[in-house]
Amino acid sequence: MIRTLDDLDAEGAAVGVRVDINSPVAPDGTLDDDSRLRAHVETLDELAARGARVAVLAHQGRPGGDDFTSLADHAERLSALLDAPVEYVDATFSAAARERVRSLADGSVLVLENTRFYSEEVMQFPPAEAASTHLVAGLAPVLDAYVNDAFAAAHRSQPSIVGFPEHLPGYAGRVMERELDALGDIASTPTPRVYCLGGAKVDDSIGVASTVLESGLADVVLTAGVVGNAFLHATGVDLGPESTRVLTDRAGDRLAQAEELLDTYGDRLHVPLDVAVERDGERVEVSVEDLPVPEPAMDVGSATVAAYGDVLANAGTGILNGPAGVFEEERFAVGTRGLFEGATAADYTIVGGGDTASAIRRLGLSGFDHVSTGGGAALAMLTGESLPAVEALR
Ligand SMILES: Nc1ncnc2c1ncn2[C@@H]1O[C@H](COP(=O)(O)OP(=O)(O)OP(=O)(O)O)[C@@H](O)[C@H]1O
Ligand SMILES: O=C(O)[C@H](O)COP(=O)(O)O
Repeated sequence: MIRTLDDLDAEGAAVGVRVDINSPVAPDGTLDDDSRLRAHVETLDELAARGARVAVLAHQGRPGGDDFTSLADHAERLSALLDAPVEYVDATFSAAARERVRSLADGSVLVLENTRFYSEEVMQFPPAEAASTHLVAGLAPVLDAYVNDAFAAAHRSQPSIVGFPEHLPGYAGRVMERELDALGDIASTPTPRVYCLGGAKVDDSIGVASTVLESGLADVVLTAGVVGNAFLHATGVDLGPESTRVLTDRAGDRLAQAEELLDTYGDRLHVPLDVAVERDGERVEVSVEDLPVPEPAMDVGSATVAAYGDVLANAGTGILNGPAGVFEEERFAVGTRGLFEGATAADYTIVGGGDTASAIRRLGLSGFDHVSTGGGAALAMLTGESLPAVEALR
């Protein structure tokens, strides 16, 4: 049984709220998309309106990445989105941060600094150990309650996700509650169930394909994006040097597993029929028989969209994660648009992923039964795994 905001006595309470506002960042360091911030408005405004003193905990990017930035811009955006007053402090659990939490007025919100600026937060721990990390042990004494609304990070057993409920009463926020309701019982959704795995996290997606094919949760797996290129490569097709470099980098040591999956489940595991490349500034579609080409494959082509569309139109449930191409460039958004529009023909459609959500917004796509804020977390649930964040709240 998980407690929700309905069970929380918010008036005057200092509430640590873990959100997932990890977002695409523009080259100048500002936020490129605020979909994930919008998703948490309901929880944060509700708590503030009920008189809580809200301390927001969140991460952005991973150490070493271009998107590993401060949360100053996130706080500014939140200030525009929320009814409640929003402050920001460039500290997470130091004396300065604790003092700001203590002096927060009822009904106001304080955004603490990127949790991943602290090394323990990029490690994973069992809850009891997470509870004694510097971040959690430092901050917990100034909090009365902990709310986890960070569904998109719920598959990480990191201190700010699993440590606080060891010290404080823990509650699910509104995003977490909705996601668990929508994704909690995948095995009872209508069949045939078709998973379409795109995007760039090839190693994760090979693992997902393996689990859902083996367990029978998936009747069919369609592959697109870099994931599709990797499976195409695993069938023995040479895509050319640029695509091969990208897919090999992204697959880690899992390419051999992709080959095994094709051997075992070939008829249920579909690879692209064509790809799109940039040639003389134009989108050019190349069918698989005409590969290799020197240019990188940036999208799936229209034959793939049509073939996958037929499969999705006959699906009971369509589950889509990750864009089919580099949707950030209009000419390579064609596959993502076609595939996601086609998926709405399934009886029930679930889409998930950080970049997927921004693709949906940017391309103005709609008609899905559930748009999950989570990528890896949604996939973990959709493969029947339990989530550390949820176990910690239990
Ligand atoms: N063929 C391709 N070549 C290079 N990049 C691609 C290709 N297809 C998709 N991408 C990139 O993949 C990225 C998104 O992949 P990703 O796996 O992160 O999806 P996601 O929806 O964010 O899922 P998650 O939330 O799990 O991260 C986009 O930035 C897109 O440009
Ligand atoms: O974007 C995501 O999937 C979540 O914010 C988790 O981020 P991570 O994959 O860097 O842990």
